[in-house]
Amino acid sequence: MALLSCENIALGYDGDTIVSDLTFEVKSGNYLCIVGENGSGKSTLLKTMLHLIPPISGRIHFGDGVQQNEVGYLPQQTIVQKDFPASVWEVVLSGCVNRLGLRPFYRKEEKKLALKSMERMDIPDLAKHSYRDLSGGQQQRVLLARALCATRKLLILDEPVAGLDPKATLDMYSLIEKLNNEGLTIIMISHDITAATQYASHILHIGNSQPLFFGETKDYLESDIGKLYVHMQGGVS
Ligand SMILES: Nc1ncnc2c1ncn2[C@@H]1O[C@H](COP(=O)(O)OP(=O)(O)OP(=O)(O)O)[C@@H](O)[C@H]1O
Repeated sequence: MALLSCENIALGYDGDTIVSDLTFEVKSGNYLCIVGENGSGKSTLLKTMLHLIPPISGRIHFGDGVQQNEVGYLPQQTIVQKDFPASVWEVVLSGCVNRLGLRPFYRKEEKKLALKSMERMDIPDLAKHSYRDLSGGQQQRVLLARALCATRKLLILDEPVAGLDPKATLDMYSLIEKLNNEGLTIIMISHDITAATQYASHILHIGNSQPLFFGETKDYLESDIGKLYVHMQGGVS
């Protein structure tokens, strides 16, 4: 059964369609990279998947026991967020907020989960540090730990390596690969076609008002659009 399926969806804002006729599904354990030119609608698709904006038409649904509020999401960081005045521990723990319900405090289980998520990201030593004082790579680890508090199954990431140096970028890709190997399903927007085709099991390439490709990475690399895009981006040939 699919963890997420999108059936004939059209996306956009205020009734203006950016992408239409989009059908794809993500199964447990998949690693899907969404690629495409700037402005093609990748972030809009993520926001629609997360139900932050409604689809213009079509159907999106979570399956395999995933509830909509159990999805881990790592958004693109804004300048303001990079300067957020909170400790690492507070940021990570805030990933448990959907578990609170009407309760105004975190319980032992949530604190344990936050600590475990920090251990998975190898950042327990940073717990008392101020988030705003960390390097870009460390901040992304903190946000990944936060996202892990929200999910056991599905992680959605919007360009997690944007602005990182080459070493931090590689670290980030390794962490995401490790999480995928541990069984987490990954959906990620990527501008780095070489990394996307190296790590992802599936590629969704959107643009020009229609989905251009959805399928396994090996088939994408053999497709005309895949070959062209990889060539244009100077990636693997
Ligand atoms: N809140 C909004 N209201 C109206 N239009 C928007 C809004 N956000 C984005 N758009 C428009 O929707 C289109 C798709 O934007 P989106 O950010 O989804 O593209 P993208 O593929 O993620 O781009 P990039 O690769 O540059 O991050 C763009 O033309 C953009 O200007």
